[in-house]
Amino acid sequence: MLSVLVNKSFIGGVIEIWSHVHAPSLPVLCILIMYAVYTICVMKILPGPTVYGPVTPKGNIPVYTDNGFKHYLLTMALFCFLTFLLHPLGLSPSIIYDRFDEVLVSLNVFSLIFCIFLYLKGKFSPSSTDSGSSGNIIFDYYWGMELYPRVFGVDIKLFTNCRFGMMAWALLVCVHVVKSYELHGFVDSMFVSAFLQLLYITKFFWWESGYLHTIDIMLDRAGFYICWGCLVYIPGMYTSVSLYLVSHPVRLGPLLADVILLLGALSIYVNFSADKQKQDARRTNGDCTIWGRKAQTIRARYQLENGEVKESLLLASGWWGLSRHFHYVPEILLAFFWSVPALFQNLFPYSYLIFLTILLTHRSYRDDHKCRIKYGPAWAEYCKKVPYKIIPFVF
Ligand SMILES: NC(=O)C1=CN([C@@H]2O[C@H](COP(=O)(O)OP(=O)(O)OC[C@H]3O[C@@H](n4cnc5c(N)ncnc54)[C@H](OP(=O)(O)O)[C@@H]3O)[C@@H](O)[C@H]2O)C=CC1
Ligand SMILES: CC(C)CCC[C@@H](C)[C@H]1CC[C@H]2C3=CC=C4C[C@@H](O)CC[C@]4(C)[C@H]3CC[C@]12C
Repeated sequence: MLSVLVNKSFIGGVIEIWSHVHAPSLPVLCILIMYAVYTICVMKILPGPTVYGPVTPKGNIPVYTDNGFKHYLLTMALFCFLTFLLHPLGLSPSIIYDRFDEVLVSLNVFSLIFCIFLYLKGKFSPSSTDSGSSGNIIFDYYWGMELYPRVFGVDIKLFTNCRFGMMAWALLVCVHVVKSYELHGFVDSMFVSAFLQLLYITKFFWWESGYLHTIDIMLDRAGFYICWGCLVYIPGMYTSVSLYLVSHPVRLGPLLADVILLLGALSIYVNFSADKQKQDARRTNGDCTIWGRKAQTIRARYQLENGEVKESLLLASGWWGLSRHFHYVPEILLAFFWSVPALFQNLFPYSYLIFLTILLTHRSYRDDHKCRIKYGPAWAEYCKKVPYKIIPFVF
């Protein structure tokens, strides 16, 4: 169904899609419910070391089980196993591609209702003191009431952002690969794009405990923005490139395919290396080497809402000495490298790249604002030392 969008002009495609959308069928509903139940069970059952989230403004320290990477490997292995087992019986995961409109309708309906539940839970039975109302019901629904709500011990944001949203992205890429193979055999453009996306998602789950220290978890509450975003927007928008490539296969040839693969993998490495440098500097309290030299750090004091004073560390060397959000450069380049196998006949496969560029530019302002308020003079010192937001000497 969504192939309409990529075969027509963008607006014409959107209008036609809405006129063809089907109500969710039983098989699609069963697959989605089984996937959600599986995800919750695995989150609860799989063992892993205990990790701690950042201290919240109210002084709470959320506790998590670090089993994300195992969860990811298990899910990918199960996907391969079930595909090989069921394909000869005529059952293919490509049903998800064929009925993707039904998937999106189901996810939309569920997430809109789920956000009402989160609003009511935050109002009447919050999980921690990190909750509260803005006084405006619409804003509370949109932004959320609780920073880290839990239901039966399951952390909602870990579920929506990582285990449902990011995992669904990986699974949908695999579904697109299977569908493309069924239609055209091996096509290198799909291989290159899918390989880079899966490598990136593998990196994400390897580093999942680091993600717990980003503004999605530290600042954004569990409301429509983050929950609808992760339950619907990630499956719908983040997978748009491989979705497009199913109906628009391109033969790149070995040279172009290898160059794109290499540059994409390099971008993933730089992005990972930046996230790791920050983690290492904080873990060792600045006592580590970065690019062969002792890490340069700034000690930053901040106050919790109860008045307690804490200290943190700002890294001012390595990637974090080039600009304050240099890691967004490889993130955007990577999105380009996994989109460019579609070549330049349609804007649709670049929708994620365009969205990401806007999101990250806005995020660099949001994060600066958050850190300026949190750290005051220490942040000003860091900004003086590292004056550029994202692109050194430019922005
Ligand atoms: N594909 C996508 O849609 C997106 C991907 N990403 C990726 O996710 C990853 C995380 O990015 P993001 O969420 O923006 O978070 P960051 O990794 O930039 O983390 C931001 C937090 O890190 C701390 N911090 C900021 N500067 C420093 C410093 N110099 N030294 C030490 N700590 C610092 C602050 O938190 P504290 O309060 O702890 O000091 C700040 O709030 C990146 O790889 C990014 O590219 C991000 C957004 C969207
Ligand atoms: C309401 C919508 C228009 C916007 C929804 C936005 C969210 C879906 C996304 C906002 C921030 C995004 C992410 C942040 C950091 C990430 C780490 C990275 O390594 C993987 C991707 C991601 C989890 C990413 C996922 C989508 C957002 C939550």
